[in-house]
Amino acid sequence: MPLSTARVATSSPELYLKQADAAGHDRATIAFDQGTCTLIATTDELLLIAAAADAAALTGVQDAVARKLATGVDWSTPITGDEVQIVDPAIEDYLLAHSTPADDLLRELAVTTREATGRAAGMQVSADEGALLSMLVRLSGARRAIEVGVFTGYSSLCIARALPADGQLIACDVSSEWTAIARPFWERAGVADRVDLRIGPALDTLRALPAEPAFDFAFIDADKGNYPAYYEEIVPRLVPGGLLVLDNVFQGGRVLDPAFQEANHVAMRHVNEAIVRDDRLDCVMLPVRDGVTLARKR
Ligand SMILES: C[S@@+](CC[C@H](N)C(=O)[O-])C[C@H]1O[C@@H](n2cnc3c(N)ncnc32)[C@H](O)[C@@H]1O
Repeated sequence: MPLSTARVATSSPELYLKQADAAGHDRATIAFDQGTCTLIATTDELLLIAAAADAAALTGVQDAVARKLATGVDWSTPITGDEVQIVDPAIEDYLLAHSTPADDLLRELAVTTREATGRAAGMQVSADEGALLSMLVRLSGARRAIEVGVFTGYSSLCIARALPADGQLIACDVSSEWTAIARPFWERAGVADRVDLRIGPALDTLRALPAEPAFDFAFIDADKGNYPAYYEEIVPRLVPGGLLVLDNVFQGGRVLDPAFQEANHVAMRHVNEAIVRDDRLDCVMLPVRDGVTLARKR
């Protein structure tokens, strides 16, 4: 149960940040032996988020925070990272109802994917995320795009359709079987000639590309353990102003919880930290589905 939150009502939250040696900041993370606590000052309260690898360590952090701030703290019942609710279902429903819906072709691809791949269909980007990808490609005026993780081609279709007629999408995946489902949908959408499908480990495909800025848009949605390597290969190949989009950056909330230490979680934390510190990029992380990061090359 390694996450817990608390709200301390106060008209002077900045005094607590001062006590935590973070004077002048409205947010700070304190590292203790057993874990961390983030302090966030708002106008009328101090929000605390404690995290530790297990329940005993979390109690240690909570006690240390109360001592450091010299105040009683009423902590929430601890939860694990995968119990964090990213977006309230009512909000999710409302935003779907107020976004342009997927068209017939995308809906048919979603149905075909479910029938053909069963549980694996959960890997497909959602209709709202697909719409976001199309919107971003159109807004950025991208002409050359690259995608890592095609599956049955839903996100590829959303990206390719938003490119101009002479645009190109290099689409990377290891699976001939899954991507074979995509091809007829790209054809029916009239974008098959824009999609250059490269079957093989995406890292090999990326490394074989010229190491110079050529892409206006990149989308990463494949094996999570390789995200740091994909990011390292793609950023130098983005033109200035080019946009990198990464999916699943929350890992279902597990990135927040130090108890989760599988390779995917470690890799995702690593890439999330690397991007926010990368002075080649400006980035914003969005609570869309399982978390989407937008990183624009300076
Ligand atoms: C989450 S799915 C992609 C979903 C897709 N973006 C969509 O909208 O339907 C991940 C894909 O990554 C592919 N993949 C996994 N490891 C890979 C690798 N090393 N290189 C290339 N593709 C890989 C899988 O075959 C799978 O199709």
